[in-house]
Amino acid sequence: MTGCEEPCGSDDAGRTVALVGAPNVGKSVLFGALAEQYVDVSNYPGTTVETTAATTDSGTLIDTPGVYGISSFSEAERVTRAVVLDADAVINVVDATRLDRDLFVTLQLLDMGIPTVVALNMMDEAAADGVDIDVDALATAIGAPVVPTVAVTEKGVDDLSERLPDAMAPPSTPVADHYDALPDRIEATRAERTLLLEGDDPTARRVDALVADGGESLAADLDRREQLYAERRARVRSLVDDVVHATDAGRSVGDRVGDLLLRPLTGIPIALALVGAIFYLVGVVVAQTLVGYTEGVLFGRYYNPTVEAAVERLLPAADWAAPVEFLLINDVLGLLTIMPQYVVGVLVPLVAAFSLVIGTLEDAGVLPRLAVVLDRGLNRIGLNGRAVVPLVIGTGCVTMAVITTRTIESRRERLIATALLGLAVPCSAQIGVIMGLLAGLGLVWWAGYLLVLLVVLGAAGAVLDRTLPGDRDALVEQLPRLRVPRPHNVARKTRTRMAAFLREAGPLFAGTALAVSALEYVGALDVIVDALRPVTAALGLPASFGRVLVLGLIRRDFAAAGMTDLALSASETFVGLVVVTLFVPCILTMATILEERDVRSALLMWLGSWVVAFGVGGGVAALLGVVA
Ligand SMILES: Nc1nc2c(ncn2[C@@H]2O[C@H](COP(=O)(O)OP(=O)(O)OP(=O)(O)O)[C@@H](O)[C@H]2O)c(=O)[nH]1
Ligand SMILES: [Mg+2]
Repeated sequence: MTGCEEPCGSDDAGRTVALVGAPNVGKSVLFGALAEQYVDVSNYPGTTVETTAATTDSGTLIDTPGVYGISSFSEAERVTRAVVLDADAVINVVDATRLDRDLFVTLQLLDMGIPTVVALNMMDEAAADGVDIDVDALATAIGAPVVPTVAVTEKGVDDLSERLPDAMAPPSTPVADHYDALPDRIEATRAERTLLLEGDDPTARRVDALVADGGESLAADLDRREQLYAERRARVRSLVDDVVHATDAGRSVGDRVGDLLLRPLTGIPIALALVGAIFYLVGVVVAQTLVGYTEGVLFGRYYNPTVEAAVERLLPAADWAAPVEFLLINDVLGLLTIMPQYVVGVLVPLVAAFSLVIGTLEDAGVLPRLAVVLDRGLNRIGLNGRAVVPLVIGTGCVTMAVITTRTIESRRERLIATALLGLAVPCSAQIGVIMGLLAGLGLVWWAGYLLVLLVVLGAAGAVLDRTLPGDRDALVEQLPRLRVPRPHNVARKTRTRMAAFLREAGPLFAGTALAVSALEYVGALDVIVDALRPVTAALGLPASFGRVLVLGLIRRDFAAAGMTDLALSASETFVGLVVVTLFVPCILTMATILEERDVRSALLMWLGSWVVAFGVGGGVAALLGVVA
């Protein structure tokens, strides 16, 4: 017998199968292996926040955000819950080294009667930990197939596809004892009954709507939820006792290194050393040597003069030709000259280099640990452990990171994380250019730059923490374990990010180039730059910095790239970079904030960043003696 309405596996084609499980257990790697389609994989919880679907030989396969239970507390959970309720079957991915945590979802799925196959993943790490799992006993005990896998080496993946048609749930589970507590007249599936008992709001509302002709609401009974969860946790404990046998309790090298990173005394020096190494690699090697070559030689000496000569020769001597020529090859932001020079000559090498570095750290699981150490050392800034991940992702792309705040349960912390991202977290493209500019000045300036950002982050976080109503959540960290980065994944990640960067920044920059050139042609840019003169003067910067600010309205990395052309002193460069970093979020980030939060918060964040950018910039300028 199975839990399916019709015999399972009779009609394989057209089935929808969802990969479901806790965060960071390997769902996305399995998705890649089963569907031969790459989705982002990182060694920290919360990488996947939206579903990805792929068509396979046996139907549709869906990758979902990681969850610790099928419920509706956070946005990620709501997304996964909806997919589970619609799926014909589920591949429940569990971390073999964390069965005590992960089998909760397994039992919940089976209680709901969802046809399930369990992928017992990370078997390599379980073996390394000296953990021995009786797979057959586990399958018998839960009443569903269990397939051991190592997703990263694709071990067991074929078995998993083969067992998929056998997905099943036992016809009845202990939760059925509680069904009596529900009113008789409701029309609900076994899955919905289970969720109703657990006080799931959306399910209650759907069923309430069906029985709108009076009667009691089915709204959450919190005591019963607690009782059901406790019973399920007890079942998990006894399962683990029965099927898991530890043969050797030694701690792995990864765990020991991980502990070093978490202790302030060792973690902070390691963090500083890492930041220095990254600075050297990206700022000195790539920004000076490589970009010096691409920008200075390739574009400056060969490409630009050739294109300028060609455009001048090809355009006829007609009236309309002058403005066209100006748009194409002017020195401010010519569409065919300075624009590609910034994007290809400056941004691409830097974004690629920094993506490689960040990708490697992501794959290793280093970043969340560093963030936690910093977070502790720097007073808490009103955020819990989960909010650290979006901030870390922000150093890749702030827009992506705003979407990732969906994994945070509390609205208050989502708001704080979004505000901090918009305010003071520079993205990879920007950090690349900034490191390039600062490398010319020396490591001390780089350290100073990071210090300013950390102070602003800390202060802004503290202010938001005080002013926003509500309590701070406890610092709950689900730290990933340290792993040796996989070059293959890092390369794929970097390639995907570069493609996304070019897709997004290319057209946006082309549009900006046209608009700015047109403004310059009619003399309007000078008017704007003039209007900004009091501001630039207050910062002790030349009026031409006004142009950088105009670019910054579109994207902060454009502004940073625009600074490479200004002849500024060391302190002026520093002030300029601080302003550019704290200035308004990129327009795509703004669009995302509007979509994810609300108009009021978005507007406040946008205006607030003007205030903070010029306030902090002015303060730094005064400290450095830039302003007379
Ligand atoms: N050693 C080992 N590592 C694995 C295995 N499967 C996945 N990983 C690693 O585990 C990490 C998480 O993998 P993902 O596929 O991103 O995990 P996920 O379940 O999609 O995570 P979220 O999207 O955050 O819910 C990555 O660093 C993978 O390389 C495995 O079987 N063995
Ligand atoms: Mg994932």
